[in-house]
Amino acid sequence: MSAIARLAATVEARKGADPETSWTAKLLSKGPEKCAEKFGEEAIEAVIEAVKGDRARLTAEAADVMFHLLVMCTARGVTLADIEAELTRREGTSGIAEKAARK
Ligand SMILES: N=c1c2ncn([C@@H]3O[C@H](COP(=O)(O)OP(=O)(O)OP(=O)(O)O)[C@@H](O)[C@H]3O)c2ncn1[C@@H]1O[C@H](COP(=O)(O)O)[C@@H](O)[C@H]1O
Repeated sequence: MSAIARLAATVEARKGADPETSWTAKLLSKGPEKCAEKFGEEAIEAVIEAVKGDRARLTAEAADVMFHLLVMCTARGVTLADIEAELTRREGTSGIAEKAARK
């Protein structure tokens, strides 16, 4: 199992956990809007590091983004399997071809 799959399983399992001992449970207990806000903050922090160009700091921020993306999606009942199914559906279709088909 990949680290992301293990993390997704942990996040899912934290749904009913104690917010006093779990950051994930604490965030989930605040609702999907708060989870989305937190994801947005982390995404902006990653953008800043990408612009600055520090590889190690961008790696750390990207990991924060992945974690908070999973928490936000879990809060709305979207699973890693759902996301993977969508990615699989898109496999082999160039973004250029996909965009042209929408016009
Ligand atoms: N991957 C993560 C992970 N990434 C980031 N974070 C937490 O997300 C929080 C981010 O909140 P803040 O932005 O307030 O923290 P910050 O960026 O330090 O704040 P400032 O810089 O703004 O002061 C921090 O407390 C981080 O520790 C994470 N917390 C948990 N996980 C994973 O989730 C698992 C379950 O964690 P718990 O639910 O806490 O048991 C862990 O074992 C990890 O695998």
